[in-house]
Amino acid sequence: MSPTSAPVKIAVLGCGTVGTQVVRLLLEQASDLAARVGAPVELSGIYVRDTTTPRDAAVPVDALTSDAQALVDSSDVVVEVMGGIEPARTLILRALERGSAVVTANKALLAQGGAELYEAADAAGADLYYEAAVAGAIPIVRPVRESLAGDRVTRILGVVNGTTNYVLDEMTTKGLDYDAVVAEAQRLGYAEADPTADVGGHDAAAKAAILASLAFHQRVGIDDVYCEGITAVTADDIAAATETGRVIKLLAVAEQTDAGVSVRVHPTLVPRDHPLAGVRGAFNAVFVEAEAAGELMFYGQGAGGVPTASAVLGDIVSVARHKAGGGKGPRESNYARLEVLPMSAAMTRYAVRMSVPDRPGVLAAVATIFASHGVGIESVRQMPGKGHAGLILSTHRARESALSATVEDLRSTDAVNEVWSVLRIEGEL
Ligand SMILES: NC(=O)C1=CN([C@@H]2O[C@H](COP(=O)(O)OP(=O)(O)OC[C@H]3O[C@@H](n4cnc5c(N)ncnc54)[C@H](OP(=O)(O)O)[C@@H]3O)[C@@H](O)[C@H]2O)C=CC1
Ligand SMILES: N[C@@H](CC=O)C(=O)O
Ligand code: NA
Repeated sequence: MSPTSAPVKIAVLGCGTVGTQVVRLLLEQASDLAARVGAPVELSGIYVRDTTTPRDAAVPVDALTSDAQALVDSSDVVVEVMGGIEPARTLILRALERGSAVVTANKALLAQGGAELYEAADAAGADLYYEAAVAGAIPIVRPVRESLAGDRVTRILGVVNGTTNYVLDEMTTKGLDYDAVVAEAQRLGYAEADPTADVGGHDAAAKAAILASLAFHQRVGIDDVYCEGITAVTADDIAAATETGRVIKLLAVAEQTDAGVSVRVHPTLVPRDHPLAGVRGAFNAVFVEAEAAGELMFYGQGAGGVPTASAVLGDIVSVARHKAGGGKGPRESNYARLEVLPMSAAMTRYAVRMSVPDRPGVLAAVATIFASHGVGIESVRQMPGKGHAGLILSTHRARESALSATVEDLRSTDAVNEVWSVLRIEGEL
Protein backbone atom coordinates (compact mmCIF):
# COMPACT_ATOMS: atom_id res chain seq x y z
CA MET A 1 0.00 0.00 0.00
CA SER A 2 1.29 3.42 -0.86
CA PRO A 3 1.65 5.58 2.30
CA THR A 4 -0.14 8.38 0.45
CA SER A 5 -3.24 6.32 -0.54
CA ALA A 6 -6.41 8.13 0.47
CA PRO A 7 -8.58 6.12 2.88
CA VAL A 8 -11.72 4.45 1.52
CA LYS A 9 -14.55 5.65 3.76
CA ILE A 10 -17.12 3.00 4.64
CA ALA A 11 -20.61 3.86 5.95
CA VAL A 12 -22.54 1.06 7.63
CA LEU A 13 -26.33 1.46 7.61
CA GLY A 14 -27.80 -0.76 10.34
CA CYS A 15 -26.13 -2.30 13.36
CA GLY A 16 -28.15 -5.37 14.25
CA THR A 17 -27.22 -9.06 13.92
CA VAL A 18 -25.22 -8.57 10.71
CA GLY A 19 -24.16 -4.93 11.03
CA THR A 20 -22.56 -5.47 14.45
CA GLN A 21 -20.34 -8.22 13.05
CA VAL A 22 -19.48 -6.20 9.94
CA VAL A 23 -18.35 -3.29 12.15
CA ARG A 24 -16.38 -5.60 14.45
CA LEU A 25 -14.53 -7.31 11.59
CA LEU A 26 -13.96 -4.04 9.76
CA LEU A 27 -12.23 -2.59 12.83
CA GLU A 28 -10.45 -5.75 14.02
CA GLN A 29 -9.03 -6.54 10.58
CA ALA A 30 -8.34 -2.96 9.49
CA SER A 31 -4.65 -3.48 8.74
CA ASP A 32 -5.16 -6.72 6.77
CA LEU A 33 -8.05 -5.17 4.85
CA ALA A 34 -5.93 -2.10 4.03
CA ALA A 35 -3.16 -4.34 2.70
CA ARG A 36 -5.64 -6.28 0.55
CA VAL A 37 -7.39 -3.16 -0.74
CA GLY A 38 -4.26 -1.09 -1.30
CA ALA A 39 -5.56 1.81 0.82
CA PRO A 40 -6.70 2.30 4.41
CA VAL A 41 -10.31 1.24 4.99
CA GLU A 42 -11.98 3.64 7.40
CA LEU A 43 -15.36 3.35 9.15
CA SER A 44 -17.02 6.72 8.51
CA GLY A 45 -20.10 6.06 10.65
CA ILE A 46 -22.94 3.69 11.54
CA TYR A 47 -26.56 4.67 10.92
CA VAL A 48 -29.13 3.26 13.36
CA ARG A 49 -32.67 4.06 14.40
CA ASP A 50 -31.79 4.65 18.02
CA THR A 51 -28.26 5.79 18.93
CA THR A 52 -28.95 5.30 22.66
CA THR A 53 -29.68 1.54 22.43
CA PRO A 54 -26.96 -0.42 24.28
CA ARG A 55 -24.68 -2.09 21.68
CA ASP A 56 -22.05 -4.82 21.52
CA ALA A 57 -18.69 -3.69 22.96
CA ALA A 58 -17.17 -3.95 19.46
CA VAL A 59 -19.35 -1.06 18.23
CA PRO A 60 -17.76 2.39 18.77
CA VAL A 61 -20.53 4.52 20.27
CA ASP A 62 -19.11 7.73 18.81
CA ALA A 63 -19.52 6.30 15.28
CA LEU A 64 -23.31 5.93 15.69
CA THR A 65 -25.50 8.47 13.95
CA SER A 66 -29.12 9.01 13.13
CA ASP A 67 -28.27 11.32 10.21
CA ALA A 68 -28.20 8.83 7.33
CA GLN A 69 -28.00 11.34 4.52
CA ALA A 70 -24.95 13.14 5.88
CA LEU A 71 -23.26 9.78 6.43
CA VAL A 72 -24.05 8.53 2.91
CA ASP A 73 -22.90 11.81 1.38
CA SER A 74 -19.53 11.65 3.10
CA SER A 75 -18.66 8.02 2.25
CA ASP A 76 -17.10 6.15 -0.67
CA VAL A 77 -18.76 2.84 0.11
CA VAL A 78 -22.22 2.38 1.64
CA VAL A 79 -22.94 -0.95 3.33
CA GLU A 80 -26.68 -1.45 3.78
CA VAL A 81 -27.49 -4.02 6.48
CA MET A 82 -30.72 -2.51 7.79
CA GLY A 83 -33.22 -4.60 5.87
CA GLY A 84 -36.71 -3.54 4.76
CA ILE A 85 -37.63 -1.49 1.72
CA GLU A 86 -37.51 2.07 3.05
CA PRO A 87 -35.37 3.94 3.95
CA ALA A 88 -32.89 1.36 2.56
CA ARG A 89 -34.03 1.95 -1.05
CA THR A 90 -33.77 5.75 -0.91
CA LEU A 91 -30.37 5.67 0.79
CA ILE A 92 -28.95 3.13 -1.66
CA LEU A 93 -30.20 5.17 -4.63
CA ARG A 94 -28.71 8.32 -3.10
CA ALA A 95 -25.35 6.58 -2.67
CA LEU A 96 -25.34 5.15 -6.21
CA GLU A 97 -26.37 8.44 -7.79
CA ARG A 98 -23.36 10.15 -6.26
CA GLY A 99 -21.11 7.34 -7.54
CA SER A 100 -20.52 5.57 -4.24
CA ALA A 101 -20.25 1.79 -4.23
CA VAL A 102 -23.02 -0.09 -2.46
CA VAL A 103 -22.83 -3.42 -0.65
CA THR A 104 -26.17 -4.78 0.52
CA ALA A 105 -27.50 -7.93 2.20
CA ASN A 106 -31.07 -6.91 1.46
CA LYS A 107 -32.63 -9.66 -0.67
CA ALA A 108 -36.15 -8.38 -0.06
CA LEU A 109 -35.27 -5.03 -1.64
CA LEU A 110 -33.27 -6.56 -4.50
CA ALA A 111 -36.06 -8.98 -5.40
CA GLN A 112 -38.72 -6.28 -5.25
CA GLY A 113 -36.96 -3.18 -6.54
CA GLY A 114 -33.71 -4.52 -7.95
CA ALA A 115 -34.25 -3.13 -11.46
CA GLU A 116 -34.22 0.45 -10.20
CA LEU A 117 -31.04 -0.15 -8.22
CA TYR A 118 -29.19 -1.90 -11.07
CA GLU A 119 -30.15 0.90 -13.45
CA ALA A 120 -28.97 3.57 -11.01
CA ALA A 121 -25.68 1.70 -10.54
CA ASP A 122 -25.16 1.41 -14.30
CA ALA A 123 -26.07 5.04 -14.93
CA ALA A 124 -23.55 6.24 -12.36
CA GLY A 125 -20.90 3.63 -13.17
CA ALA A 126 -21.06 2.54 -9.53
CA ASP A 127 -20.59 -0.91 -8.02
CA LEU A 128 -23.58 -2.75 -6.52
CA TYR A 129 -22.56 -5.95 -4.71
CA TYR A 130 -24.82 -8.32 -2.76
CA GLU A 131 -23.13 -11.63 -1.94
CA ALA A 132 -24.69 -11.73 1.55
CA ALA A 133 -28.20 -11.45 0.10
CA VAL A 134 -28.23 -15.09 -1.03
CA ALA A 135 -27.26 -18.00 1.22
CA GLY A 136 -25.27 -15.96 3.77
CA ALA A 137 -21.59 -16.83 3.82
CA ILE A 138 -21.73 -19.14 0.79
CA PRO A 139 -20.11 -17.64 -2.30
CA ILE A 140 -22.95 -18.11 -4.77
CA VAL A 141 -23.78 -14.67 -6.21
CA ARG A 142 -20.24 -14.17 -7.51
CA PRO A 143 -19.91 -17.69 -8.99
CA VAL A 144 -23.23 -17.37 -10.85
CA ARG A 145 -22.67 -13.71 -11.81
CA GLU A 146 -19.03 -14.06 -12.87
CA SER A 147 -17.55 -17.58 -12.90
CA LEU A 148 -20.48 -19.09 -14.83
CA ALA A 149 -21.06 -16.06 -17.08
CA GLY A 150 -19.64 -18.01 -20.04
CA ASP A 151 -21.79 -21.08 -19.48
CA ARG A 152 -25.51 -21.79 -19.80
CA VAL A 153 -27.10 -22.45 -16.42
CA THR A 154 -30.11 -24.73 -16.76
CA ARG A 155 -31.17 -25.40 -13.18
CA ILE A 156 -30.59 -24.25 -9.63
CA LEU A 157 -31.87 -26.24 -6.68
CA GLY A 158 -31.17 -25.02 -3.19
CA VAL A 159 -31.81 -24.90 0.50
CA VAL A 160 -31.48 -21.12 0.79
CA ASN A 161 -33.23 -20.26 4.04
CA GLY A 162 -31.39 -21.09 7.25
CA THR A 163 -34.32 -20.50 9.60
CA THR A 164 -36.70 -22.94 7.93
CA ASN A 165 -33.98 -25.53 7.48
CA TYR A 166 -33.18 -25.23 11.18
CA VAL A 167 -36.89 -25.52 12.09
CA LEU A 168 -37.55 -28.55 9.87
CA ASP A 169 -34.33 -30.21 11.03
CA GLU A 170 -35.09 -29.75 14.74
CA MET A 171 -38.66 -30.98 14.22
CA THR A 172 -37.44 -34.03 12.27
CA THR A 173 -34.51 -35.08 14.43
CA LYS A 174 -35.67 -33.98 17.90
CA GLY A 175 -39.44 -33.91 17.47
CA LEU A 176 -39.44 -30.36 18.84
CA ASP A 177 -42.45 -28.06 18.74
CA TYR A 178 -42.68 -25.65 15.76
CA ASP A 179 -43.22 -22.40 17.73
CA ALA A 180 -40.39 -23.15 20.17
CA VAL A 181 -37.94 -23.83 17.33
CA VAL A 182 -38.90 -20.64 15.45
CA ALA A 183 -38.29 -18.64 18.66
CA GLU A 184 -34.87 -20.27 19.03
CA ALA A 185 -34.01 -19.42 15.38
CA GLN A 186 -34.84 -15.79 16.19
CA ARG A 187 -32.64 -15.87 19.29
CA LEU A 188 -29.75 -17.30 17.27
CA GLY A 189 -29.99 -14.43 14.74
CA TYR A 190 -31.05 -16.62 11.79
CA ALA A 191 -34.54 -15.22 11.34
CA GLU A 192 -35.57 -11.99 9.62
CA ALA A 193 -36.83 -9.08 11.76
CA ASP A 194 -40.28 -10.45 10.87
CA PRO A 195 -39.88 -14.27 10.83
CA THR A 196 -43.01 -14.72 8.72
CA ALA A 197 -40.72 -13.81 5.80
CA ASP A 198 -38.79 -17.01 6.59
CA VAL A 199 -41.56 -19.47 7.45
CA GLY A 200 -43.83 -18.10 4.71
CA GLY A 201 -41.12 -18.81 2.10
CA HIS A 202 -40.81 -15.15 1.00
CA ASP A 203 -37.14 -14.86 2.02
CA ALA A 204 -36.27 -17.97 0.00
CA ALA A 205 -38.42 -16.67 -2.88
CA ALA A 206 -36.47 -13.39 -2.90
CA LYS A 207 -33.20 -15.33 -3.04
CA ALA A 208 -34.59 -17.57 -5.81
CA ALA A 209 -35.53 -14.45 -7.82
CA ILE A 210 -32.01 -13.01 -7.43
CA LEU A 211 -30.35 -16.28 -8.44
CA ALA A 212 -32.70 -16.80 -11.40
CA SER A 213 -32.03 -13.24 -12.64
CA LEU A 214 -28.29 -13.85 -12.53
CA ALA A 215 -28.41 -17.37 -13.95
CA PHE A 216 -30.84 -16.69 -16.80
CA HIS A 217 -29.71 -13.11 -17.65
CA GLN A 218 -33.10 -11.51 -17.28
CA ARG A 219 -35.11 -9.83 -14.59
CA VAL A 220 -37.00 -12.20 -12.36
CA GLY A 221 -38.79 -10.45 -9.49
CA ILE A 222 -40.39 -11.75 -6.32
CA ASP A 223 -43.82 -11.72 -8.01
CA ASP A 224 -42.56 -14.19 -10.63
CA VAL A 225 -41.77 -16.78 -7.97
CA TYR A 226 -44.34 -19.33 -6.81
CA CYS A 227 -44.06 -19.40 -3.04
CA GLU A 228 -45.26 -21.82 -0.37
CA GLY A 229 -43.70 -21.76 3.09
CA ILE A 230 -43.46 -24.36 5.82
CA THR A 231 -46.38 -23.24 7.99
CA ALA A 232 -48.63 -26.04 6.70
CA VAL A 233 -46.03 -28.79 7.25
CA THR A 234 -47.24 -31.03 10.09
CA ALA A 235 -45.55 -33.53 12.39
CA ASP A 236 -47.51 -36.20 10.46
CA ASP A 237 -45.97 -35.01 7.16
CA ILE A 238 -42.53 -35.31 8.74
CA ALA A 239 -43.29 -38.80 10.12
CA ALA A 240 -44.64 -39.92 6.72
CA ALA A 241 -41.53 -38.56 4.99
CA THR A 242 -39.35 -40.55 7.38
CA GLU A 243 -41.51 -43.63 6.76
CA THR A 244 -40.83 -43.38 3.00
CA GLY A 245 -37.07 -42.74 3.37
CA ARG A 246 -37.25 -39.01 2.68
CA VAL A 247 -36.82 -35.69 4.49
CA ILE A 248 -38.74 -32.45 4.01
CA LYS A 249 -36.73 -29.40 2.90
CA LEU A 250 -37.88 -25.96 1.83
CA LEU A 251 -36.37 -25.87 -1.66
CA ALA A 252 -35.88 -23.08 -4.13
CA VAL A 253 -36.01 -24.35 -7.71
CA ALA A 254 -35.13 -22.25 -10.76
CA GLU A 255 -35.22 -23.98 -14.14
CA GLN A 256 -34.72 -22.96 -17.72
CA THR A 257 -36.43 -25.09 -20.35
CA ASP A 258 -37.30 -24.57 -24.01
CA ALA A 259 -40.65 -23.18 -22.87
CA GLY A 260 -39.20 -20.54 -20.54
CA VAL A 261 -38.07 -20.16 -16.94
CA SER A 262 -39.82 -21.48 -13.89
CA VAL A 263 -38.97 -20.35 -10.36
CA ARG A 264 -40.61 -21.81 -7.26
CA VAL A 265 -40.19 -22.27 -3.53
CA HIS A 266 -42.06 -24.95 -1.59
CA PRO A 267 -41.63 -27.70 1.00
CA THR A 268 -40.17 -30.66 -0.88
CA LEU A 269 -39.56 -34.34 -0.21
CA VAL A 270 -35.92 -35.23 -0.80
CA PRO A 271 -34.58 -38.81 -0.57
CA ARG A 272 -32.56 -39.36 2.60
CA ASP A 273 -29.42 -40.25 0.61
CA HIS A 274 -29.53 -37.05 -1.49
CA PRO A 275 -26.81 -34.49 -0.56
CA LEU A 276 -29.48 -31.83 0.15
CA ALA A 277 -31.02 -34.13 2.78
CA GLY A 278 -27.77 -33.87 4.76
CA VAL A 279 -27.95 -30.07 5.01
CA ARG A 280 -28.54 -29.59 8.72
CA GLY A 281 -29.39 -26.71 11.04
CA ALA A 282 -29.09 -23.22 9.53
CA PHE A 283 -26.71 -24.44 6.83
CA ASN A 284 -27.61 -23.85 3.18
CA ALA A 285 -26.64 -25.65 -0.02
CA VAL A 286 -27.12 -24.70 -3.65
CA PHE A 287 -26.85 -27.09 -6.62
CA VAL A 288 -26.20 -25.49 -9.95
CA GLU A 289 -26.47 -27.38 -13.24
CA ALA A 290 -24.80 -25.77 -16.22
CA GLU A 291 -24.37 -27.14 -19.74
CA ALA A 292 -20.59 -27.12 -19.84
CA ALA A 293 -19.67 -27.17 -16.13
CA GLY A 294 -22.10 -29.95 -15.26
CA GLU A 295 -23.20 -30.17 -11.62
CA LEU A 296 -21.76 -27.84 -8.99
CA MET A 297 -22.60 -27.69 -5.31
CA PHE A 298 -22.07 -24.80 -2.90
CA TYR A 299 -22.45 -25.44 0.83
CA GLY A 300 -22.00 -23.46 4.03
CA GLN A 301 -23.58 -21.28 6.71
CA GLY A 302 -26.61 -19.54 5.26
CA ALA A 303 -27.59 -17.33 8.18
CA GLY A 304 -26.28 -15.73 11.35
CA GLY A 305 -24.39 -12.51 11.99
CA VAL A 306 -20.78 -13.71 11.78
CA PRO A 307 -21.03 -15.90 8.65
CA THR A 308 -23.09 -13.27 6.83
CA ALA A 309 -20.56 -10.59 7.76
CA SER A 310 -17.90 -12.65 5.97
CA ALA A 311 -19.80 -12.24 2.68
CA VAL A 312 -20.31 -8.51 3.33
CA LEU A 313 -16.61 -8.00 4.08
CA GLY A 314 -15.67 -9.84 0.88
CA ASP A 315 -17.83 -7.41 -1.09
CA ILE A 316 -16.38 -4.43 0.79
CA VAL A 317 -12.86 -5.50 -0.19
CA SER A 318 -13.90 -5.90 -3.85
CA VAL A 319 -15.54 -2.48 -4.17
CA ALA A 320 -12.87 -0.75 -2.06
CA ARG A 321 -10.20 -2.18 -4.38
CA HIS A 322 -11.98 -0.48 -7.28
CA LYS A 323 -12.14 2.79 -5.31
CA ALA A 324 -8.42 2.58 -4.49
CA GLY A 325 -7.02 1.17 -7.69
CA GLY A 326 -9.66 1.73 -10.37
CA GLY A 327 -11.90 -0.73 -12.16
CA LYS A 328 -15.50 -1.72 -11.68
CA GLY A 329 -17.53 -4.83 -10.99
CA PRO A 330 -19.92 -6.43 -13.49
CA ARG A 331 -23.01 -4.55 -14.59
CA GLU A 332 -26.43 -6.16 -14.69
CA SER A 333 -26.90 -8.70 -17.49
CA ASN A 334 -30.56 -8.76 -18.50
CA TYR A 335 -30.65 -9.24 -22.23
CA ALA A 336 -32.62 -12.53 -22.28
CA ARG A 337 -36.35 -12.41 -22.95
CA LEU A 338 -37.55 -15.83 -21.79
CA GLU A 339 -41.13 -16.35 -20.74
CA VAL A 340 -41.59 -16.71 -16.98
CA LEU A 341 -43.86 -19.74 -16.72
CA PRO A 342 -46.79 -20.04 -14.30
CA MET A 343 -46.68 -22.68 -11.57
CA SER A 344 -49.36 -24.68 -13.43
CA ALA A 345 -46.74 -25.44 -16.12
CA ALA A 346 -44.11 -26.78 -13.68
CA MET A 347 -43.17 -30.45 -14.02
CA THR A 348 -42.17 -32.46 -10.97
CA ARG A 349 -43.06 -35.55 -8.93
CA TYR A 350 -45.55 -35.64 -6.05
CA ALA A 351 -46.42 -37.61 -2.94
CA VAL A 352 -50.13 -37.49 -2.17
CA ARG A 353 -51.04 -38.61 1.35
CA MET A 354 -54.65 -39.46 2.04
CA SER A 355 -57.09 -41.42 4.14
CA VAL A 356 -59.37 -43.89 2.30
CA PRO A 357 -62.18 -46.19 3.53
CA ASP A 358 -60.87 -49.66 4.31
CA ARG A 359 -62.93 -51.54 1.69
CA PRO A 360 -62.28 -53.43 -1.57
CA GLY A 361 -62.10 -51.45 -4.82
CA VAL A 362 -60.89 -48.21 -3.26
CA LEU A 363 -57.36 -48.46 -4.59
CA ALA A 364 -58.65 -49.10 -8.12
CA ALA A 365 -60.96 -46.06 -7.88
CA VAL A 366 -58.09 -43.85 -6.71
CA ALA A 367 -55.78 -45.16 -9.45
CA THR A 368 -58.45 -44.44 -12.07
CA ILE A 369 -58.59 -40.79 -10.99
CA PHE A 370 -54.82 -40.41 -11.35
CA ALA A 371 -54.92 -42.13 -14.76
CA SER A 372 -57.77 -39.93 -15.98
CA HIS A 373 -55.46 -36.89 -15.65
CA GLY A 374 -52.45 -38.65 -17.15
CA VAL A 375 -50.60 -38.74 -13.81
CA GLY A 376 -48.63 -41.99 -13.50
CA ILE A 377 -48.34 -43.68 -10.11
CA GLU A 378 -44.81 -44.77 -9.28
CA SER A 379 -45.47 -46.42 -5.89
CA VAL A 380 -48.19 -46.90 -3.28
CA ARG A 381 -47.58 -47.30 0.41
CA GLN A 382 -50.44 -48.32 2.67
CA MET A 383 -50.63 -47.77 6.43
CA PRO A 384 -53.59 -49.48 8.12
CA GLY A 385 -55.72 -47.42 10.53
CA LYS A 386 -58.98 -48.00 12.45
CA GLY A 387 -61.78 -48.29 9.85
CA HIS A 388 -59.65 -46.48 7.27
CA ALA A 389 -56.30 -46.85 5.55
CA GLY A 390 -53.59 -44.25 5.11
CA LEU A 391 -52.14 -44.15 1.60
CA ILE A 392 -49.07 -42.42 0.23
CA LEU A 393 -49.03 -42.39 -3.57
CA SER A 394 -45.81 -41.23 -5.20
CA THR A 395 -46.23 -40.15 -8.80
CA HIS A 396 -44.04 -40.04 -11.87
CA ARG A 397 -43.22 -36.60 -13.25
CA ALA A 398 -46.40 -34.73 -14.04
CA ARG A 399 -47.52 -31.23 -14.84
CA GLU A 400 -48.68 -29.20 -11.82
CA SER A 401 -52.02 -28.47 -13.51
CA ALA A 402 -52.68 -32.22 -13.98
CA LEU A 403 -51.82 -32.95 -10.37
CA SER A 404 -54.11 -30.13 -9.13
CA ALA A 405 -57.00 -31.53 -11.19
CA THR A 406 -56.29 -35.01 -9.78
CA VAL A 407 -56.37 -33.73 -6.21
CA GLU A 408 -59.60 -31.85 -6.87
CA ASP A 409 -61.23 -35.12 -8.03
CA LEU A 410 -59.77 -37.04 -5.09
CA ARG A 411 -61.36 -34.50 -2.75
CA SER A 412 -64.79 -35.04 -4.28
CA THR A 413 -64.91 -38.85 -4.58
CA ASP A 414 -66.32 -41.13 -1.86
CA ALA A 415 -63.33 -43.43 -2.45
CA VAL A 416 -61.26 -40.91 -0.42
CA ASN A 417 -62.05 -39.70 3.11
CA GLU A 418 -59.54 -36.88 3.13
CA VAL A 419 -56.46 -35.71 1.23
CA TRP A 420 -54.05 -34.97 4.05
CA SER A 421 -51.20 -33.43 2.10
CA VAL A 422 -49.55 -33.03 -1.29
CA LEU A 423 -45.78 -32.60 -1.33
CA ARG A 424 -43.56 -32.25 -4.35
CA ILE A 425 -40.57 -34.59 -4.71
CA GLU A 426 -37.15 -33.57 -6.04
CA GLY A 427 -33.89 -35.47 -6.31
CA GLU A 428 -35.32 -38.94 -7.02
CA LEU A 429 -34.91 -40.62 -10.38
N1 LIG B 1 -29.52 -12.27 10.05
C1 LIG B 1 -29.07 -13.00 9.04
O1 LIG B 1 -28.69 -14.16 9.21
C2 LIG B 1 -29.00 -12.44 7.68
C3 LIG B 1 -29.54 -11.21 7.35
N2 LIG B 1 -29.47 -10.74 6.07
C4 LIG B 1 -30.02 -9.43 5.75
O2 LIG B 1 -29.23 -8.45 6.42
C5 LIG B 1 -30.05 -7.32 6.73
C6 LIG B 1 -29.96 -7.04 8.22
O3 LIG B 1 -30.40 -8.17 8.93
P1 LIG B 1 -30.19 -8.28 10.52
O4 LIG B 1 -28.88 -7.75 10.90
O5 LIG B 1 -30.53 -9.68 10.85
O6 LIG B 1 -31.35 -7.29 11.04
P2 LIG B 1 -31.53 -6.65 12.49
O7 LIG B 1 -33.00 -6.43 12.64
O8 LIG B 1 -30.82 -7.46 13.51
O9 LIG B 1 -30.80 -5.24 12.39
C7 LIG B 1 -31.29 -4.16 11.64
C8 LIG B 1 -30.49 -2.91 11.97
O10 LIG B 1 -30.87 -1.90 11.06
C9 LIG B 1 -31.35 -0.77 11.79
N3 LIG B 1 -32.57 -0.30 11.13
C10 LIG B 1 -33.59 -1.06 10.73
N4 LIG B 1 -34.55 -0.28 10.18
C11 LIG B 1 -34.08 0.96 10.25
C12 LIG B 1 -34.61 2.20 9.89
N5 LIG B 1 -35.82 2.31 9.33
N6 LIG B 1 -33.87 3.30 10.11
C13 LIG B 1 -32.67 3.20 10.69
N7 LIG B 1 -32.11 2.04 11.07
C14 LIG B 1 -32.82 0.95 10.87
C15 LIG B 1 -31.66 -1.23 13.19
O11 LIG B 1 -31.45 -0.10 14.05
P3 LIG B 1 -31.63 -0.16 15.65
O12 LIG B 1 -30.47 -1.01 16.10
O13 LIG B 1 -31.54 1.22 16.10
O14 LIG B 1 -32.96 -0.83 15.87
C16 LIG B 1 -30.67 -2.37 13.37
O15 LIG B 1 -29.46 -1.85 13.84
C17 LIG B 1 -31.46 -7.68 6.24
O16 LIG B 1 -31.62 -7.19 4.93
C18 LIG B 1 -31.44 -9.20 6.21
O17 LIG B 1 -32.35 -9.74 5.30
C19 LIG B 1 -28.84 -11.43 5.07
C20 LIG B 1 -28.28 -12.65 5.33
C21 LIG B 1 -28.34 -13.26 6.63
N1 LIG C 1 -33.47 -15.18 7.61
C1 LIG C 1 -32.51 -15.65 6.66
C2 LIG C 1 -31.19 -15.03 6.92
C3 LIG C 1 -30.26 -15.19 5.80
O1 LIG C 1 -30.52 -14.83 4.67
C4 LIG C 1 -32.39 -17.16 6.76
O2 LIG C 1 -32.91 -17.73 7.71
O3 LIG C 1 -31.79 -17.76 5.86
NA1 NA D 1 -23.80 -15.64 -0.27
